[in-house]
Amino acid sequence: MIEVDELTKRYGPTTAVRELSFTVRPGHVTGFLGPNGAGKTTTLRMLLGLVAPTGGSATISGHTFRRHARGLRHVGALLDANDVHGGRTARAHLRTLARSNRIPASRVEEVLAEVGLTGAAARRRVGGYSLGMKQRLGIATALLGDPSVLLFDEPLNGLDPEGVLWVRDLFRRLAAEGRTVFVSSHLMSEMENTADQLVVIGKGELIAAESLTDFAARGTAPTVTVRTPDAGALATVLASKGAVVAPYDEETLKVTGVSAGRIGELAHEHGFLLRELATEHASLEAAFMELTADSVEYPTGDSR
Ligand SMILES: Nc1ncnc2c1ncn2[C@@H]1O[C@H](COP(=O)(O)OP(=O)(O)OP(=O)(O)O)[C@@H](O)[C@H]1O
Repeated sequence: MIEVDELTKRYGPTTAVRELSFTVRPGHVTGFLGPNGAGKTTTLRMLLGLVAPTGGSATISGHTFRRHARGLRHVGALLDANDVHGGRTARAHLRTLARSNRIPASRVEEVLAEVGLTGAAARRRVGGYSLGMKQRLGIATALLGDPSVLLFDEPLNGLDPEGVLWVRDLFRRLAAEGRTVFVSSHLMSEMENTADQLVVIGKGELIAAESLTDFAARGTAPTVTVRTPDAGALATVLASKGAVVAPYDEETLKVTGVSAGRIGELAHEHGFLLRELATEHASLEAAFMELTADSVEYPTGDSR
């Protein structure tokens, strides 16, 4: 369990994180979302004891993280895939870490196999790795101590589509094993099929901490598309029942405020022929854009 309580970090005049509180439970993949500069990396660094909070606390399993306590065996993290000695091979890098954390060398081979860095790839110097390969090595490093809590900062960056699918599958498997998996991203599209819980922040403050499903429901209300030869007459009936009706074309209405089921009943009662009745569910992307619109650091013209 990760617990962040009234966490604040100030850098001079900049407040990177402001009175942030949330919990991340085991057994789930929790996405940590926010626009660029929202304070995700700063929060993760405070959780890992790399940055001291100005106020509040960030604990993992009830304790503040101390790098040398149980270290990699308790918490595995990938913060910056480029933060690795370029002159070493992946295997040498992992073996050094394993030795200093009293992890058997056999575990190095297991994690190399887990992330697909086997054969020639494991023997190559990391300096020649693509970003995607470095991400795989970073994930292997996080997994090395078989930890119960895993933190990943933008782990999907630089991965090809096959790599993205692989990471999603891995994260879900790790969560299914009962681990706490906390994954940051500034893209909702990356989290949509990866996480089942979300913590969303903007300008260092909490916007939402809930399931993906609940988050999606916060977006624009679902719109129902209705197609009928008597669009005008049906619009009148629907409006009298409190629906907001927007004519789309001669036969089509876009309706909010009344469910598709209710529209079907009303059409039946009043003898309308329906050629189409479809609900367009609010997209997660739309909910994310709407809720974070005020906290985007460098908004473009049409995002507000
Ligand atoms: N060491 C630092 N000194 C001064 N300001 C900092 C420092 N680290 C972060 N900041 C500022 O704090 C804010 C939050 O930054 P942070 O990197 O935590 O955001 P983020 O959500 O991880 O963004 P991104 O998605 O761009 O990585 C930003 O305004 C950033 O400029």
